[in-house]
Amino acid sequence: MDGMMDASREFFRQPQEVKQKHSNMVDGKHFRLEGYGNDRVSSEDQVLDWCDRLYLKVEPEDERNLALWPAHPERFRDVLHNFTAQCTSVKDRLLPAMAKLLELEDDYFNNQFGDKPDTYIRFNYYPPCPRPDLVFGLKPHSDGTFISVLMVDNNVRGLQVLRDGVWYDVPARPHTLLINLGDQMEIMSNGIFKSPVHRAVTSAEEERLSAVMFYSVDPERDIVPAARLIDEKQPALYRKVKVKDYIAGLFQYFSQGRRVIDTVKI
Ligand SMILES: O=C(O)CCC(=O)C(=O)O
Ligand SMILES: [Fe+2]
Repeated sequence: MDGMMDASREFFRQPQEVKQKHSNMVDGKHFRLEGYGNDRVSSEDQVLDWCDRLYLKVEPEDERNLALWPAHPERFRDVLHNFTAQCTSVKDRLLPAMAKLLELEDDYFNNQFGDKPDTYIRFNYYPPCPRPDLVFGLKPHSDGTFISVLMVDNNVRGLQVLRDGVWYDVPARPHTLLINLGDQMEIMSNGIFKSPVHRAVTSAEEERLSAVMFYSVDPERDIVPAARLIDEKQPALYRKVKVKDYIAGLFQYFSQGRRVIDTVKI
């Protein structure tokens, strides 16, 4: 974990022109998901966040776009390869335990991923911000994923989670991975597991880094609440939705401060 944090810190601290070699703007004009830069800006009145990002597809392995993976520091690619394998192993061990809690077959959740699930990592770099009262590091949102594995800066706080209308600080504990359940999990568990709304706040004094591994179901698959969790007393709370369609709406809703999951609730 330290290796991944240090390598990404080194990447973000490089001069802008070095980072721009991995830019997410093709020809300086067209946004693409992968690469270094900012979130997509799709309208003039969009509220922007105080955050640089590096977004990379890590799985399936043969779909990695290595040209966008930082070449400096030199160890970055190896470290990310190993970090991905470790996070995936955490996810693979956690999901059977979660299925058991719902009295589903152990491999129920692992089997939902399908043949070609996409996994992306998002590195967030929040520089010190002169006016933390005016801007978020990342606006309130829930992750559109199945499950997200987060690594946050060892000592700098910033992540907050919303519960019953109150924002709570998530403590920054060294060498601790945080697991965040995403919207796909909320749908498949028929709302028993919730996908929490969270945000990152900025700090005037300290920079902060985080890295989030986004595990998502194969985009071609449909997701539905698990049949065993539905009966007359507890009907399905979410409609069937194709993962590709769900994900397509995520950014637009995020930028408007809305949630896609509200559109599939019955
Ligand atoms: O920086 C953080 O702690 C949270 C990042 C996050 O929520 C995200 O990238 O989806
Ligand atoms: Fe998030």
